[in-house]
Amino acid sequence: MASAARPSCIKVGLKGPAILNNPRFNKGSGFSRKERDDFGLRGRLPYAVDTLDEQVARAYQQFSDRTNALSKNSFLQSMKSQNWVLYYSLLQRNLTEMFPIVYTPTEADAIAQYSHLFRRSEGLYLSAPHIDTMEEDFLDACEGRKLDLIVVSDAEAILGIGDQGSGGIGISSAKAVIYTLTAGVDPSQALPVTLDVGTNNEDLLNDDLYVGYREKRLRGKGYDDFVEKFVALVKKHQPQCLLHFEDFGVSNAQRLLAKYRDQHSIFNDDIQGTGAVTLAALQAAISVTKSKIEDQRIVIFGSGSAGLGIARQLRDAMKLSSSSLSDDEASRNFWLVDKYGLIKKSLGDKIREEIEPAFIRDEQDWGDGETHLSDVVKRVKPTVLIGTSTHPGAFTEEVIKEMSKHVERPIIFPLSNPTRLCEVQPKDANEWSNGKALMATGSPFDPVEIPGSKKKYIIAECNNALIYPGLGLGTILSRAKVMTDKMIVAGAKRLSELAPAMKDPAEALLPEFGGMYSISFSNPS
Ligand SMILES: NC(=O)c1ccc[n+]([C@@H]2O[C@H](COP(=O)([O-])OP(=O)(O)OC[C@H]3O[C@@H](n4cnc5c(N)ncnc54)[C@H](O)[C@@H]3O)[C@@H](O)[C@H]2O)c1
Ligand SMILES: O=C(O)C[C@H](O)C(=O)O
Ligand SMILES: [Mn+2]
Repeated sequence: MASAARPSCIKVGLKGPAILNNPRFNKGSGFSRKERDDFGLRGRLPYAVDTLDEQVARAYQQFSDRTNALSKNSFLQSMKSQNWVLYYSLLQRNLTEMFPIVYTPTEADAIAQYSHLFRRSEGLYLSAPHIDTMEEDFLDACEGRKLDLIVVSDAEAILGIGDQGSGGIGISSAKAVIYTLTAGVDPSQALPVTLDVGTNNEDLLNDDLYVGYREKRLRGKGYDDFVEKFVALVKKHQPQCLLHFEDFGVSNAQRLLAKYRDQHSIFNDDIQGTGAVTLAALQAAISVTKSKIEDQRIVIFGSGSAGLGIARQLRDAMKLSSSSLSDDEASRNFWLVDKYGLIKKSLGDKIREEIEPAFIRDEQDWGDGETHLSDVVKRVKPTVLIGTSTHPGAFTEEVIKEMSKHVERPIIFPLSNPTRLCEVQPKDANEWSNGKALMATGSPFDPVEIPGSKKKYIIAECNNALIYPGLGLGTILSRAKVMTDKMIVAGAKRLSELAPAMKDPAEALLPEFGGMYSISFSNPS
């Protein structure tokens, strides 16, 4: 965020290499003659003074010379550690092309390879053996700044690729970059953090090059004490800072959100952000089908952080839409499916404790054995099918065709990331539904051809990145003490109003990322 109070390198008193080695102040070949004289840079730079446009053109050429997404990601990563003005300008001017490089899906590969690609640290690594010096380490990283944003991950459930240990700093950094890029959050007031409490990923534990804390994950009281100490430090030293939780394991994610959300401005992206963006996409879809949210029959495949966050958010929206509905009544519009099939009482202790009883179906209706997705779809005849399972291809031809038999416009959201984990390729769902499916995905996909029409259908990217920057920005600007459900619903409502499908049913269910900046800053109509 533009802030008049931000210290410049003059106030900080930097000169020469200290400026060139500081990504916040370094302008590379963009320093003017006067700046070069004043800051002892004359002999440290080649002669020509470039405009930002020229610098961006050169950087774009270097970017384009890399032939695969991961090496483009590494290139941008190193530019971020050298020159923020150039890095953000390059990204901003090429948002549609570069978003998937610095974010989903490529960032997932960069995180999985973190220990092998590692060159330079960034953000704050709070490692379990250093619990006693956590305050000192935290204050060192804050460098006396009043922060607007902290993004923290313990890396237990990175996108759909699971436990990534200390590589989790990559998701905290990527999410923070998106806040800057699409909502103007000042990167010097944002801090990515990883809580390195060990890893249960055997590949990492056995990798000689692993850069993290090589022990099994802390659990129970040890884990809770570690997180408690961290949150207490944020509350004490950064009382006005938004604390964004990302990619924690499902049980910790839910528990920590419930524990801390009334104590500080806390946001869990996988639960609340995903719930909100999915609500926005669904509002757009039901404006196309001209139906009401409380009349939907919704099957959610994969009942972890995202699946449960979506279920709650959509249920709340049903209650807002139809005030006579009770929690229980609204919950009956959902069928949650997970590894053991439909979540029903007879599954007993296979049902995770985070799943509210109201969402658990009665086995009297469904029998004792496991009930698979295809059986659920056959019987429920859902209007909406959402995938948050990390199970690629789970929405088979049989499932999509069965769904399409019973509803005119099946609403199908395969949301698992990265791309290779998506529950169904949009091209296939389009074909199997004879061009009737209203679709949105978690990762970016190409548009599909509608059979018998020359028009292409744009697949909306239903990714929480479409909403958390704007929500966060509002929270930061208003210095909100907590992030309430009402704030999240207002964000989802505004986002759905901006959906192209609201104006033309043949258009996408959500706005494109290329226009994100204006989305984050848009006011309610
Ligand atoms: N589009 C978005 O904005 C968005 C947001 C959050 C998460 N996601 C994606 O959703 C997926 C899940 O994320 P999460 O944070 O909820 O993870 P999670 O680990 O909390 O939940 C995953 C759930 O899927 C279940 N599951 C695993 N394999 C399954 C299978 N074969 N069949 C049925 N269920 C299965 C697990 O038991 C678990 O309940 C990831 O791929 C993630 O990238 C997308
Ligand atoms: O990171 C993303 O692309 C979205 C989401 O938070 C996820 O975990 O998949
Ligand atoms: Mn996530």
